[in-house]
Amino acid sequence: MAVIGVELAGRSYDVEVGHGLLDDAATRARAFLRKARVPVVADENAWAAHGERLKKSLGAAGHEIALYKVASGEGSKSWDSLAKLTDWLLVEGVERGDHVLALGGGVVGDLTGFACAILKRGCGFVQLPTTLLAQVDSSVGGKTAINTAAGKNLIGAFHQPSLVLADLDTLATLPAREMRAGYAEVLKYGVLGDAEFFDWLADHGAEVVALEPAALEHAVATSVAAKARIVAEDERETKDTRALLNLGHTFGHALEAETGFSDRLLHGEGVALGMVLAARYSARRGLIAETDAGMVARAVANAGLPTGIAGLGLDCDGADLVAHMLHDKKMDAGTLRFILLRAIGDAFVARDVALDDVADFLEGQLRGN
Ligand SMILES: NC(=O)c1ccc[n+]([C@@H]2O[C@H](COP(=O)([O-])OP(=O)(O)OC[C@H]3O[C@@H](n4cnc5c(N)ncnc54)[C@H](O)[C@@H]3O)[C@@H](O)[C@H]2O)c1
Ligand SMILES: O=C(O)C(=O)C[C@@H](O)[C@H](O)[C@H](O)COP(=O)(O)O
Ligand SMILES: [Zn+2]
Repeated sequence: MAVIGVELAGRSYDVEVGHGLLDDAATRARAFLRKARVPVVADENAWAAHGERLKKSLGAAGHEIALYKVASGEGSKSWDSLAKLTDWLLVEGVERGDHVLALGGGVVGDLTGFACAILKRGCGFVQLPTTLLAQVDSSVGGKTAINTAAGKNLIGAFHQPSLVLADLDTLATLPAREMRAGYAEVLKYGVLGDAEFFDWLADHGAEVVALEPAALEHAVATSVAAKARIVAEDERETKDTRALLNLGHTFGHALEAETGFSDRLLHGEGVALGMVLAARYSARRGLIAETDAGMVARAVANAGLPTGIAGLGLDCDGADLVAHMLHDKKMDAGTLRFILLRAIGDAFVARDVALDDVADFLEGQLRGN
């Protein structure tokens, strides 16, 4: 088991990574369970697969669960879901000093975290991530949000959890496609800042996706440690440091918007494609060699993730994709900050990217060039 601290002065917390953590969630989270009745917001599938273990643990410690189930899928990161969830939390009488438990993937984590950020101007929450993506990324760092018609994560808040329990056993029931999608965010840490981890993944990535315990724990703990370091340095993305975690997301979020936030393209699949595009665009600008961009694409392909947008069957052109990017939170006074590569393991924030050049690049990629 690994315990990784996210060091944020008065808002510091631990991320525990290991097997069987849900079975003693009540003990591990006891500092945050001050009432007999504990509000739990759970993804419907995560609850069906793992709810009983959580219930048993809380029950043994004298707690009963007040359960709110969230429908699976990106559609639940909406104003409507947020309104219904906050209404429920109010009916449940959740107070500012209480903690809500969020059991599920990034969708439930982002939605519940945002609800807790605004409920009575802020109550506590504990993340119980049950997807690879949520364990390595979304449960850590306090970005919470919903989507709107204008785009991805555009309404949200920074609100840190008080504890994260990443129980690796929950991944046993995760569909293979979701496991691969989560792997894209694991790979991201290697590509953006850790060439050694990128190389390790080339040798052990298949074991991670196959849930081999030692490889899985190493990959999750290394990813969380990387994210914790970055978040501790730049919690609110006011410097360039945290923006690096957005590698692949400028392209990825545009593709998610273009596919209507549907299961045609999962977030992690969008990130995988986005990383390949960011690497190819870096090569087009002469920042890295074509062979480096090829290595990123190969790492993505080896994980069974998509590498080309021509195959998505999108009914749009490069300029349409760039139009989605204008809502990106990295827009700053009319220019978009892009995360590009100087090398595998060395990402940086570029401020001199011309959007018409990006549109031209994407046009070529859409046509498979
Ligand atoms: N806040 C952040 O820093 C951050 C970081 C990365 C991604 N995100 C967000 O996270 C979201 C994606 O999260 P995700 O990939 O976890 O998707 P998700 O929450 O939609 O979960 C994926 C699917 O797996 C199912 N599921 C969850 N746990 C399961 C389990 N243990 N067994 C069986 N099925 C299970 C869910 O019902 C769902 O169908 C996106 O909205 C993305 O924007 C946020
Ligand atoms: O934690 C971060 O910072 C990230 O950028 C992590 C990303 O994987 C995540 O998808 C995040 O929600 C994207 O951030 P956004 O600010 O572009 O919404
Ligand atoms: Zn992401």
